[in-house]
Amino acid sequence: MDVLRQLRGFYRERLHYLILSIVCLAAATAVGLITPNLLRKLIDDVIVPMKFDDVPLLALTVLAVVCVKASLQFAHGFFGGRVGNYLAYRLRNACYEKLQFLSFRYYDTAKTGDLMSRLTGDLEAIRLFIGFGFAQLLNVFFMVVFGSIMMFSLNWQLTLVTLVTMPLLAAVAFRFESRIHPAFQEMRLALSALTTAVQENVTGVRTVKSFAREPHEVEKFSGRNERYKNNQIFAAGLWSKFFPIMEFLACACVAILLGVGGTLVINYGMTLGELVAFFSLIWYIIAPVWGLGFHINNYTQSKASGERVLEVLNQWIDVRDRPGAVEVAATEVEGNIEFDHVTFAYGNKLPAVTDINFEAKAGSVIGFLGGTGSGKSTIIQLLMRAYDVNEGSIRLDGTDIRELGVRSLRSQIATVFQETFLFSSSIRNNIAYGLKDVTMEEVIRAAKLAQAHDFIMELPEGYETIVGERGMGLSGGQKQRVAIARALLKNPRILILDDATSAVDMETEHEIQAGFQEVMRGRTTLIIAHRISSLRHADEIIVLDEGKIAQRGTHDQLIQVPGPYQDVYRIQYADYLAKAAGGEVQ
Ligand SMILES: Nc1ncnc2c1ncn2[C@@H]1O[C@H](COP(=O)(O)OP(=O)(O)OP(=O)(O)O)[C@@H](O)[C@H]1O
Repeated sequence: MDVLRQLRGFYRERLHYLILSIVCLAAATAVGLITPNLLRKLIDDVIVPMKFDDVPLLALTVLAVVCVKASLQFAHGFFGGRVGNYLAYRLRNACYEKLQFLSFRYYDTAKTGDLMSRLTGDLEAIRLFIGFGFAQLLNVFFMVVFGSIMMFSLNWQLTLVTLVTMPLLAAVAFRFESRIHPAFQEMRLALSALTTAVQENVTGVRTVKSFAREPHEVEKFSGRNERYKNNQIFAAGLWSKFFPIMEFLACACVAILLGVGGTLVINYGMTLGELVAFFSLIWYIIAPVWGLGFHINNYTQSKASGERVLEVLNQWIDVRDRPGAVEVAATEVEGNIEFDHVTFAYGNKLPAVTDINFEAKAGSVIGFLGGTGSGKSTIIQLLMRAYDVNEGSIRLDGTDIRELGVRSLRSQIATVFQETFLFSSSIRNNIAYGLKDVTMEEVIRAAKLAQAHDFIMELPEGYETIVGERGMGLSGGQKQRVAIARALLKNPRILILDDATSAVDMETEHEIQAGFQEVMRGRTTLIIAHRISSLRHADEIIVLDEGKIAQRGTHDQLIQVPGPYQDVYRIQYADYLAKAAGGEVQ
């Protein structure tokens, strides 16, 4: 019930609908009890004494009862649907909003397929339970209580004899539920694994095809599919045993009723009408007890679904604004960055960066060079507060970035990543992503600086061409140029280029950099690159090795001293150096 209590906040405004839905269902159940009484009346007061004049009145009463019951059931469905959908709507929005604010740490381990199934399947289970299942579960209670009271009032001895198999029915229903519930949980996990396989396969289709791994992928999917199928078969087996057992016990109950009740009628212990009313009432009790397993199972399933959804909603956001966080405006930021003895480790792993010290003065360019996994991207992530440092501090214009509002800090920074993500929208919207009131002239200017304008104009619909998932594909270099245009349009105080020009050829890189020179004047730029040509003009180049600063200095200083920078330089400029040695280069 704790889950339901936590979910209550999401439907509190529509609580009256939930109450109305329950009241209407309970009223429909109560009204339904009139029918067995009318049957009794028909037999005892009309048919047996042969007073057929009362038939039209009785028939009209039955019609009225049926109409009232149907109206109440309609109202139950109407109000239940309202509250269920309202809750699902609010939960969906809340989950999506939460996903926007969850920290990078969460996404490091999150699985897309699993998140999708929480936002779809689990939410649907909650919607159905709050909208209908909850009222139905309460209704089981109402039916059993109302029906028993009615039966006791007719003949308490017969009631006790007839209901003797009821505890057995309830026990079977509970036992069934205790076995089907884990099966359902397992089924949900299996379905989640299945969705993840499909999602990963579609996203990584290029990798799969380039490695000719289609048979392996088919086999992997088939394994998960089999797990899901086996779960379904197991659950179906349980269901197939459940129904005959329940039917047998219910029929035993009816047989006892007919045997004992029939004897009582013969011996004038009760009237025929009472026996018929009893017969109709017994189903009034058997049906809900029969469905008890289903309703409880529905409850436990939606409880499990509720837990999974709440797990997302209650997820701790480790990078968040501190109380009194300072909101910085772009006009106030100069762009002085200081890393002061910064050490950081991902989770329990060894530190990714250790004791990093550097200062990037406003408007300067700092380059980072280092082998794979040497910690270059981690430094950038820390500056963006994707994670908070473990030791030391990072300052922007003298203020520790943990004292700044996360959004206002990030809005001062534009990053061009190694891998570019384009939304399924027009090129124009992709360049202007996250910015309001941007004119077409500004978009074109940014695209021109990023050397993207020409290829965009060659596309079928120019800037209005749809790219991304449902649009046309762009080459890696073209995507990167769109991303660079996006960053330039943002006009940030701090620009980060995380291997941003790795996918373009040397010539385009040169052209893009020429564009950068102009736009980045007066802004602090951090460049991560594997090519020396990308960062040779930096004011300071920091060479990283296994998360530590191995060398630092300007290009001219670093090529003079033996060390990793000189090694990389020699490899990348081998032709140039050979020509220089041969006297071809002046
Ligand atoms: N999200 C993460 N979770 C756990 N460990 C990570 C994560 N990101 C990076 N690491 C680890 O941190 C270390 C530094 O990685 P980082 O990405 O900063 O290197 P890099 O120098 O940018 O490498 P590359 O040039 O290949 O991009 C590596 O050992 C890497 O495995």
